[in-house]
Amino acid sequence: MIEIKGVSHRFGGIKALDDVSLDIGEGEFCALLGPSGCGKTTLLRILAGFETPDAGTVTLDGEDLLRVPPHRRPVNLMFQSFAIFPHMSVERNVAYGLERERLPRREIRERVDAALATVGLPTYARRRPHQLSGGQRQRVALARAIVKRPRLLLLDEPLSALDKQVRVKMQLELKRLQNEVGITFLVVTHDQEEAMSLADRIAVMNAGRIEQTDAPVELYERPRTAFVAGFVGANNLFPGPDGITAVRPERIRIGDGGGDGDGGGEGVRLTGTVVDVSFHGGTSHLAVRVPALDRPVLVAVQGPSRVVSGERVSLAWPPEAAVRIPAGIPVGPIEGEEP
Ligand SMILES: Nc1ncnc2c1ncn2[C@@H]1O[C@H](COP(=O)(O)OP(=O)(O)OP(=O)(O)O)[C@@H](O)[C@H]1O
Repeated sequence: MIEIKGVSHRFGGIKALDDVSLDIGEGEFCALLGPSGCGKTTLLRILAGFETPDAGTVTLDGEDLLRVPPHRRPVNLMFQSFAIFPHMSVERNVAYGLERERLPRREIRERVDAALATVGLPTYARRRPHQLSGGQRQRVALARAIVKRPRLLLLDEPLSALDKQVRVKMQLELKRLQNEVGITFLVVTHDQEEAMSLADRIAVMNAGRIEQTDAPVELYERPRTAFVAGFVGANNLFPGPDGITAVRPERIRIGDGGGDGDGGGEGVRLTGTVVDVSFHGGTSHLAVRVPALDRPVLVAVQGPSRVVSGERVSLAWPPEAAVRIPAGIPVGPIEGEEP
């Protein structure tokens, strides 16, 4: 449906987007995932028409979208700080865009009612925004976005203002809502868990470029660059002469320091000392210092850890747990690491 091809954009000396290409299918839930400043918002603003790229094309069903003025595009952008008018009731907030289009009163009424029902706020029509919780205000903003029936809905960090519990609940709702209304969604987030739980497909951005576009499981299991391997979920990255080997913390078996953590078979075996243990409810994370390596190996185990800091342990993983990332792919700094 939407085809973005070779889009580049500069702000003075900053290359905000560098040769970005992405196809989004009808009805798809797509996410742009990347660290702060990687160009996600700039790409959304280009799709919405608030910015014109220096190079590249964007088509909607084969037609040049860049020539269509913003207000004529079947595209709606919901901002990071979702602006709902504090002095208007919920229903007036939702009706606002339709009133500006001068639609018949009755149609407006029906569409507003339907939108409020879709977001689960049918009985809140008369309330003012200050009488709503953060999650409810978020739903009003969503109702306002879907009531105009865009083909493409762009959501910029839609859940970032909500606390964690509400956010997880709204993630489920957002998914259900997208299914129900059948609108194509493109959501921007810097939160990899959020992207994985929401999207059918994720485009991982780094320094103005898309490094990989894939389904969440593919990205997790087969990252193609070191950046993706480090950004999408925790990962151990072991540099080697012809590339990097990535091993997920949950694929590493831990045994006592007597060697043989995994009982025979092929694969890698190391011994080291536990330097940190943290409990996260369902899993525990361990950092194990291994003499030959310059940083601790991260290991995730189910439930509380049986080993404690200071213990010597053996680590092992089977060959299939190691994902090879070839050298030669330019990578940006990995989050949490000195560039
Ligand atoms: N209007 C502007 N003028 C100058 N530089 C800009 C402008 N807008 C964005 N930039 C720069 O372009 C780069 C990309 O910005 P963008 O807002 O697209 O990133 P982002 O990935 O959305 O970041 P965040 O997650 O922090 O919102 C950044 O380096 C930013 O400082």
